[in-house]
Amino acid sequence: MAEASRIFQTTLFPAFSTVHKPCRVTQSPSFVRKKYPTVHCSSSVSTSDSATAKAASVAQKVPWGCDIDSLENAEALQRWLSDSGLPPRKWPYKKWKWEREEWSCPEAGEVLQKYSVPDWPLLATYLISEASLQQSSRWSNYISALPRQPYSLLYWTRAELDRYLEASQIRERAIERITNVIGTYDDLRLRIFSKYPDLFPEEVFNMETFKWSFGILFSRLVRLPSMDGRVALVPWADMLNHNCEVETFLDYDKSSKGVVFTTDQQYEPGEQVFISYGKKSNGELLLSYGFVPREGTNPSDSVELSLSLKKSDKCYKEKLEALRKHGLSASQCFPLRITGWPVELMAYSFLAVSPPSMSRQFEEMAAAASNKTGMKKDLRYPEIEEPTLQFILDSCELSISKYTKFLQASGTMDLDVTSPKQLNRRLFLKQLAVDLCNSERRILFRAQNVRLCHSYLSRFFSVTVL
Ligand SMILES: C[S@@+](CC[C@H](N)C(=O)[O-])C[C@H]1O[C@@H](n2cnc3c(N)ncnc32)[C@H](O)[C@@H]1O
Repeated sequence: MAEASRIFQTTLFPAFSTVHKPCRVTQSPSFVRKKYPTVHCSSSVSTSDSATAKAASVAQKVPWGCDIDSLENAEALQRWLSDSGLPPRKWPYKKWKWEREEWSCPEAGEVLQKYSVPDWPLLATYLISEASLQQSSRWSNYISALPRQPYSLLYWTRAELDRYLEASQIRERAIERITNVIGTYDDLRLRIFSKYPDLFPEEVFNMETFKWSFGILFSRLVRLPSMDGRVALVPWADMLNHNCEVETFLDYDKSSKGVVFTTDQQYEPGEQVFISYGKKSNGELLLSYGFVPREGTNPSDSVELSLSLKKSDKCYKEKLEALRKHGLSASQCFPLRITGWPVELMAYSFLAVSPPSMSRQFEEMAAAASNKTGMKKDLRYPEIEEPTLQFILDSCELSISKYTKFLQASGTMDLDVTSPKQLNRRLFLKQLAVDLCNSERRILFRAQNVRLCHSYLSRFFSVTVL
């Protein structure tokens, strides 16, 4: 599935901020073993209590989609897929025609094209437009089988994010994402919808329907590398679940003109076939897809570690100036992975602990911490390596204490509600949060353990600094 962070690169709207700037490790190319079957998938639709109750009632306002366990809609989808050309289970599937989006209301499509609306908001608007046509849309069966309330942090209220994700940096990412979605909708409304109310009436194109369509896109959109990274909703293929251990990705196959994937392992008939949604951490999977893999099963797992300059530092002002020059601030997050930490984290930590006598190096440390150029310069300052490691471990300790506080409190949380529906939702969200916090705390513990075997340390750095 598409990497959600890319939304910010394809969107022209100023509402999308770049506040969160993690040092991303790029996804390795998909590994495909040709001896296993290539599967042709489908055509494409193109390139506090009151808060909880409100969230539940809001979902009812989206008049399409279905409950996740709707057998009726699933059967209708199955019939529609077969009628549209998806062959019965057979390996390999024959090719299926690629189709670009055609608006049932062409005037609406032309207006969005005139305003050069980027892929994500364009698809979100297209999905709402087709959904509102119900049976008369050619995608009606597909849209009816989409979840009415996609699982993603977009559907958590602010109170729920604060309550359950207090310890995790994913809370900030979720708030940022929700703000961006609201900003995108407001921008479309002001610039376009308000000028064409007949084409984009507010009863249909509103914040709730946009939240739904963005929730669908975040959890189902596919990025197609061989179509210059264009994104698409691919019926049928978007029913595949994620497995952290498989390396099977969807892509467009130019020769057969269809979306295909090649499995990297043999499956028995009746066995569930998985794909990979990308090398994402547990937090990122929760953010976009609303689930957390079992602890210890995700080799791409990471936790955002927050590092800060000490206000009592004699060189606080100079260090902050150097950081600001490179687009960083006095407090910054870096990904700590199971396999190690990035050079940017190390560079920031060197800067944070370096004494006044090293002021001439502040600039190069800040530059390496920002790593705007993409150069992975492995800085070495043996004289401050020890306090630097201590600084990282103290930061881990601080973060661990927040997770531990939440995990201890979670045992007695949520017993104060009387409605079974409310209780179910709370228990479900709490379990997701507990799973996430356990997996993130585990990575922090692991980083701390490295301190215990110092002799192993230098080898660790040279091998695992990313
Ligand atoms: C692209 S859809 C996959 C199809 C989904 N099973 C369906 O039929 O709607 C993504 C959603 O599937 C669920 N999902 C995918 N992989 C999962 C996994 N390994 N564990 C739990 N839920 C998963 C999540 O709810 C996610 O938002």
